[in-house]
Formats: sequence, structure tokens, C-alpha cells
Amino acid sequence: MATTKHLCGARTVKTPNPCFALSTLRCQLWRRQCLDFAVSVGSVSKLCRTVEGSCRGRVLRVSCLGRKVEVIERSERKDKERVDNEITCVMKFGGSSLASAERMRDVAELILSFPEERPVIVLSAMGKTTNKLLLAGEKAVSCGVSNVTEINETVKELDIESSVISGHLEELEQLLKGIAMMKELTLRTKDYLVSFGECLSTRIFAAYLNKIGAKARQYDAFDIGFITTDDFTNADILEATYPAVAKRLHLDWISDPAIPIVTGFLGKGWKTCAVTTLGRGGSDLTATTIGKALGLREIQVWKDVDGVLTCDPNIHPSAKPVPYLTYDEAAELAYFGAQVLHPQSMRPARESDIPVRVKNSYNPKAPGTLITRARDMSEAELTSIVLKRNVTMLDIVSTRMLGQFGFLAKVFSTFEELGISVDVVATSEVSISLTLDPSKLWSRELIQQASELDHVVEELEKIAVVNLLQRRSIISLIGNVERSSLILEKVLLLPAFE
Ligand SMILES: Nc1ncnc2c1ncn2[C@@H]1O[C@H](COP(=O)(O)OP(=O)(O)O)[C@@H](O)[C@H]1O
Ligand SMILES: N[C@@H](CC(=O)OP(=O)(O)O)C(=O)O
Repeated sequence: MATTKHLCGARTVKTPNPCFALSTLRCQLWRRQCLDFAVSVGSVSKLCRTVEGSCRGRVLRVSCLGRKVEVIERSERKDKERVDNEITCVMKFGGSSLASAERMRDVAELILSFPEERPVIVLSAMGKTTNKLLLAGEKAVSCGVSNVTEINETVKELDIESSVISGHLEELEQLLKGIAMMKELTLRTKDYLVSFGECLSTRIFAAYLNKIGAKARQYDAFDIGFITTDDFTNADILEATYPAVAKRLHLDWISDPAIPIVTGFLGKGWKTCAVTTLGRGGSDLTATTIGKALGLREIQVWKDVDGVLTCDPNIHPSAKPVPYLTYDEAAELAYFGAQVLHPQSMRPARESDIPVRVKNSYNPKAPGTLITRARDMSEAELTSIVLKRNVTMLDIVSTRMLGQFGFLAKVFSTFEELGISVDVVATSEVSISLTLDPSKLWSRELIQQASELDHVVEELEKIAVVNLLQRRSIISLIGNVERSSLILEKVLLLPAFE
């Protein structure tokens, strides 16, 4: 049974007429950041009856009786209680699912095969478009402009008006000419350049859905409220994104329902207002952010594998799907190198407790992996093995005597001052070995990286002997921490380690 409780402060609003009551209520809801719900209340204000809708994961009911407006929060969310026609889930399709015109058709068919769902669709760039755009940018710097013609082929094959993307293709050509002229490709320009991948794929897909009679509307994430830091190529999503995205998608949905097709990976820097990207694979994060913003029932990420696997299938082809994971396990897995999910993508899902399902767009019948807050760990030992390559490692040995205090504090304050993120740490009293987060280092220019590393070593050499080791790897075992001794025992007894 769902329990009900009054929303404190907005319980009863006595006003001269119901419309006035509703506008007062709307103000209160706006102040509480219940933006999407405030909008839906606005749209039914003329009916002045009872309306129920979800807002940031909460189900709210508003009853209007004459001059009284009552707001009730239903604390238990139940599917059957959801308002008819509400958006139900987000479905994200990555480049691996959208490699060709034929794949676009399959994905459209897949989406329409779930008539009970009313999804928001998040798309990455088609196939390897992001890499190709980066390559085109680098070529433009060194030897002039190259052609990006494959997209035109897709448009032809799907029988879509070329005008859908012609403006963007012209803009892309101009940009490449600009890069060739300047002989410079900054991080900011790189983000603008790769954004064409998602801007084009979403426009093509929305046009195709509309052509086959499924009403769809294309959105650029940077235009609907995805506000980020200005860290080009590795931006973080800011809190203001949630209410803004919820408001925009909800408003459009209730006034003129159409399947929203949103660009993954992209945002808008809050200071520069320039296009930013969320780090490679960032469309997963776009999907979970939309899930949290709209308080959806489920977030689905559709890949080219049967879910999260026990290891990278490119390393071990007989890797098996893992049926259940917790948000924490999935985040660790992603952070320590499993390419299948973006490292930050679990955060919005965990914060709003929305299940994430990893599915295979090439094999939709496979159950995939369900990621939730908790799972039955009674049988769990080792869940997955992950490899992270290209790691920089530092061995730092104190030059001071044993028993002197403050050594570790000095080491970590050096990293803090230089703004460098530390990954894995092993310590003894006079020595410390640590690895540096490659994603944070990759986001900077190579020259800058090298000089930053030199600077770290220089600073640390004031208190220690430092050995810098590059191109190392970390192998992580993701499993039940309560059984870590057992797992380590098994690992260390493997023949390869004998
Ligand atoms: N532990 C793992 N489980 C599943 N896939 C993995 C794992 N480690 C690496 N991968 C690779 O990740 C790929 C899927 O991720 P990705 O290419 O980012 O998909 P998409 O482009 O659809 O977002 C798989 O094709 C697989 O090769
Ligand atoms: N297109 C971007 C963003 C992304 O999320 O891609 P994918 O979903 O294909 O990993 C990239 O290649 O990084």
C-alpha cells in the first residue's frame, strides 16, 4: 500500500479563486525545485480537479477543491500509479549499436517493439565517428582538410531528406578549414568538432523515426540545460542540469508528445557557453542524468555485448555476462578500466535509486545486467576482472628516518596543490607507491602532461627518492569484499602465479 504524507508548507492554499491558488502553488513548487511538476500543474490549471505526477522520483498528487489546493506526496512509487502518458524510461544506444543505416533501422524497430514504454532516447555518434572526427581535426592541422562523406551515405540509405543534416555538414567543413588555417586544435575546438557526431546521428535518427510514422523530436543536450564545468574533453555535469533538463523535456512532452532523441556526450560550459564533452563514452552519463532529472522507472544502456561481462571479451572471448551488480560494483568496474560503462555514469542513478539495465541491441532477448543499490551477496565471490592500461606509477621513498611524522601528508598535499588525481595507493611507513588517474591526465595536452609530471617529481624529490614508471597496467578484481582473503588465496594459488 502506498502511504501518503502532506508536503509541508504547501498543504492548503486558501485564495480567492482556484486559478490564483494554482499559481501560488506553482510558485511554491518552483521554489522547491519541483520544476517539472509545477509545469504539469500549470497545464491542468483550468480543469481544477486532481492531478498526479512524478517529480524528481517523488509522486505528487494535487487536488483542487474550490478555493483549496492540497498537495500530497505519495512516498511509495508504484508503476501502476504512474500517470498515463508519462515518460517511463531512458534508452541509450552507443556507437556500437548505430554503426550503419541498417543498424539505425534495427534500433528504431527495437524501440518500437516496446509499445508499453514511452522512452527518452539518448544516442552517441554512429560507429567510430568520434575517432574519425578527431583524426580529421589532426589531419587538418598537419595537411589540410579531409572529407567526412560516410554520413551522406547513411542519409541516402535511410531515404531521408539531405537538408536534415546539410547545414551541419557545411558547418563542419568550415570548422575543418578554420583548423587547417590556424594549424591549431585546442581542447575547446576538439569538443566542438566531435559534437558533430552526436548532432548528426540524432538528427538522422529522429528524421527516420518521423519518416516511418513514429513522432520524434531531436534535442541537442547543450540547448536543453546540460550545464557543465568548462573542463573541455572531460567536463563534469553541474546540479543546475537536473531541473533545467526536466523542465524542458517535460514541458515539450505534455504540450506535444513526441519521442525525445537527445545527443549523448555533450554539454555547455557554464562560463564559456561553449560545447563541452563528458569524456569518452560519456553518453552513458547523459542517460543516467536524464533518468535522475525525470525520476524515471528505469535507465537502459544498449551495447553490443550481453551486459557487463566477467572480463573484457577482447582479452578473453569466453567472458560471461554478470546478471546483477550494485551501483558501487559497476562504478568500480568502470573506474578501473571496463570500457562498457562511463566511470561517472552510476552516480546519478545511485543518487536517485533508479535501476540501470545493460542490454545487447544485437541480442535483445538476452537478460543483460541489472544494476541496483543492493543485491544478494550470499553466493558472491569474484564478479569481474578488469584491466586498466597506460597507467603512470610513482614509487616514493622517504629520505627521512623511520618514525618521522608528516611524510604521507606532505606527499598528498603535493598532489592536491598540483590538482592531480591519485588512483591506487600502497603504503609502508617510509615509502608509498601510487598510480595517477589516466583519464584526468589524458584530458590535458601531452606537452602539459609531461611538464606536470616533471613538476610533481621535482616537488616530491624535496622529501623523497622518486621513481617514475610509465605505461604500466592495473589488474583489479571486483568481488565481495567480505571474501577478499578467499579470493586472493585462489588468485595467488593459480598456476600462472606459482
Ligand atoms: N567487462 C566488460 N563487459 C562488457 N564489455 C566490455 C567489458 N570490458 C570491455 N568491454 C567492451 O566494451 C564494449 C561496449 O562498450 P562501448 O563500446 O562503450 O559501447 P557503446 O559504444 O555501445 O556505448 C564491448 O564491445 C566490449 O568489447
Ligand atoms: N561518441 C562518444 C560518446 C559515447 O558515449 O560513445 P559510445 O556510447 O559509443 O561509447 C565517444 O565515442 O566517446
